[in-house]
Amino acid sequence: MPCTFTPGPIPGLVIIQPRVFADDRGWFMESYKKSEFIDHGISEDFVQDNHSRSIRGVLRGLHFQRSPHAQGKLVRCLDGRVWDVAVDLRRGSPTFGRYHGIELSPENSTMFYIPPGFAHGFITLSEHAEFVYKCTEEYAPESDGGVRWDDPDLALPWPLDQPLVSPKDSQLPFLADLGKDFAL
Ligand SMILES: Cc1cn([C@H]2C[C@H](O)[C@@H](COP(=O)(O)OP(=O)(O)O[C@H]3O[C@@H](C)C(=O)[C@@H](O)[C@H]3O)O2)c(=O)[nH]c1=O
Repeated sequence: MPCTFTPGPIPGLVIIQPRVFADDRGWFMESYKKSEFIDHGISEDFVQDNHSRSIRGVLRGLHFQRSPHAQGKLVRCLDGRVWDVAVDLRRGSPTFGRYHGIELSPENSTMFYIPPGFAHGFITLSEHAEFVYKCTEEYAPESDGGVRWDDPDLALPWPLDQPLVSPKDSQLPFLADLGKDFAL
């Protein structure tokens, strides 16, 4: 079985450890195999692949798309190191507002599956980071949304101070501004 699938501490999150076959040439791994993911409860179709490069200190997030374009994401870091975080914003979830953070790098080969209904972000810990992810829905700017990275209610333990945040992300609302009935 090439990959190990470990449920995260919040239901729906999955930490995936591919089996890496190293030899004199380098290494090989399966980064996505549909049948195996389905066997482990990840049955959505992935319809878009994204790739970004960031410099040290760049923080992207916290982002989500609203229904009917809510995205599940299968994320990994191809170069450098990031701290990646998913925040549960699912309606009715007993773990609403809770987060799980994880370091991703080519050294640990770890992949992280984040289902629809979570906000997602990451910060670059190394000089550069190349970040790739598969999404279960296409980009739909009209459904784009997010929450401020430094939301006091979420109190995320970002591992770097004074991150570089885009103008768009620094104007995202706090969770409390979205109203008490807000959920994805
Ligand atoms: C996400 C996205 C952006 N774009 C465009 C819009 C904009 O002009 C430019 C940069 O977009 P952003 O600043 O939103 O890129 P970025 O901050 O990297 O956005 C990403 O952040 C991480 C944390 C996620 O979880 C992703 O789902 C996505 O929201 O790229 C697309 O054309 N397609 C896409 O799928």
